[in-house]
Amino acid sequence: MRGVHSVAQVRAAESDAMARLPEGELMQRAAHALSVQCAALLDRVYGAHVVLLVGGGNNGGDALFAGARLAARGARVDALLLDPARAHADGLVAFDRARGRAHEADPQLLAGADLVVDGMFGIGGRAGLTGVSADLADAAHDLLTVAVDVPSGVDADTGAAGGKAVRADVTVTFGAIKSGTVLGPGADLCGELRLVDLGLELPVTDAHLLEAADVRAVLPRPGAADDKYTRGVVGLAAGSEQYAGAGVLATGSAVHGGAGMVRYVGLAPDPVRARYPEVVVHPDSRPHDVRVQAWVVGPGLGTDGTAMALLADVLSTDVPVIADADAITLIARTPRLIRGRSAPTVITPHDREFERIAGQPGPDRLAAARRAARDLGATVLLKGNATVVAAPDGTAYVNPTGTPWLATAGSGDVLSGLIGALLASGLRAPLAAAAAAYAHGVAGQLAAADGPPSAADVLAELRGALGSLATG
Ligand SMILES: NC(=O)C1=CN([C@@H]2O[C@H](COP(=O)(O)OP(=O)(O)OC[C@H]3O[C@@H](n4cnc5c(N)ncnc54)[C@H](O)[C@@H]3O)[C@@H](O)[C@H]2O)[C@@H](O)CC1
Ligand SMILES: Nc1ncnc2c1ncn2[C@@H]1O[C@H](COP(=O)(O)OP(=O)(O)O)[C@@H](O)[C@H]1O
Ligand SMILES: [K+]
Repeated sequence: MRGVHSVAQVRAAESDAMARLPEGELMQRAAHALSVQCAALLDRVYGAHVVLLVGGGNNGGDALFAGARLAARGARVDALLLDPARAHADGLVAFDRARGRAHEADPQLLAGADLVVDGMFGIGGRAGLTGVSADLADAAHDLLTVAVDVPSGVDADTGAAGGKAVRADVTVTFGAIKSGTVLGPGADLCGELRLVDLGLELPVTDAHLLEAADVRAVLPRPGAADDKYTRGVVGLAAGSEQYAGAGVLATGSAVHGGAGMVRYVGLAPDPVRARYPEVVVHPDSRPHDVRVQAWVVGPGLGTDGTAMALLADVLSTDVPVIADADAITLIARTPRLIRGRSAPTVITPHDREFERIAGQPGPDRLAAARRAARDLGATVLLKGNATVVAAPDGTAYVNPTGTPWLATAGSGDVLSGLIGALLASGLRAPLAAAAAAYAHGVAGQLAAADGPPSAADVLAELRGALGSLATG
């Protein structure tokens, strides 16, 4: 897991470090690392044409010092100054000395650049670019672009990008992973994120970016002494006559997700039985009377009285529950159903479901998920590009895997079934949700490699994804 930090935490760590180090040392470390990364991206530094986009803050200072280093190695370096009067004074002197050429910002000067270095705005940046900074971002769009610390136009805390922002191929980020580089649109706009160690002393953080090794460490693996019950039994209260497919997909995902046994009490038993003969179907039982280690409730359940009765029954048990889709709509009407539970509850809303249960998520998705988790006393998995998982105690995970191709009907049902399987194996709820999001994202990527995937295609790749994650 990699720690993710807020801008306030990074600024505090930077000012501590500046108090310890000679003046300008941090910026020199940043600029050195930046120039090394830029050089590695160029076939040859000597003779390459590099264009710096330089803002009036320290981000522009980093770009100027790095540009000076590249110019000293024989690159032709032009700096386009957004606000010449405010450009970093020492940086400009170093750049001049190295025979870099400074200009007023003009998008035409980007033509033919081998590399663009975006030093317009860093952690002091606001979401969205306008005027000449937006024109420069447009002109850089098809050119190889390295963002300094954070792509300009991205809010370094939330990843929000407003209207226009720089789209980087590589982002060289300093000292810590800022939350805005892994969340929301920021996660995409960064391209490949490369973290440079500046020697900052960062506080312990409760926000984490998941890595494959974290998932490998928690995926259940049966031992010699296990049987189907000790591995964990999942119960499914999903699917209805009208939405039978959701029940089938969620059940299939629980089957392939590593549960020892799957029991089904939903309203579409026949298609489930036909598709998954290994599932034990209990057509006339109340969930309360069926022994499982975790419940999946909601996909395709409907929102009528029968669905509500099933949901209430599931939530009255003392085992972990993952509630999705129609269950979220029903819980939004009666939140006390989950607030008082003794066992963990996970909810997995997309934005519209989140709005029903906790109001609009807004641009700060990490804060929104944490707020809802604390308020509901449940683990909240807020879906989207860079899914966020927040626990009631504030611990949060950001998932880096996945593809926009996962935005297809039924793919959420596959996620719910997998969370259920991991909960039944005994994983703590926030980790079960986060590990499932990671594996689901990998399955989505594998499925999308063969062409536009359906949810059934994602499900078909789940075993492969779990297998490759387990073996590393
Ligand atoms: N503090 C430190 O010790 C270090 C800082 N470093 C660099 O310094 C950067 C932060 O520098 P600053 O605090 O000077 O902030 P920035 O360089 O991010 O610039 C902020 C300025 O730009 C303006 N601005 C921000 N977003 C805008 C937008 N979208 N449209 C128009 N104007 C906008 C703001 O009003 C503010 O005046 C870091 O990201 C990093 O690149 C590095 O040199 C490492 C050391
Ligand atoms: N733009 C996107 N980029 C990446 N993943 C996305 C995007 N939009 C949605 N997803 C993912 O696709 C899945 C869709 O789930 P959901 O909306 O519940 O679908 P359904 O209800 O049809 O099953 C979630 O895992 C979500 O994180
Ligand atoms: K930048």
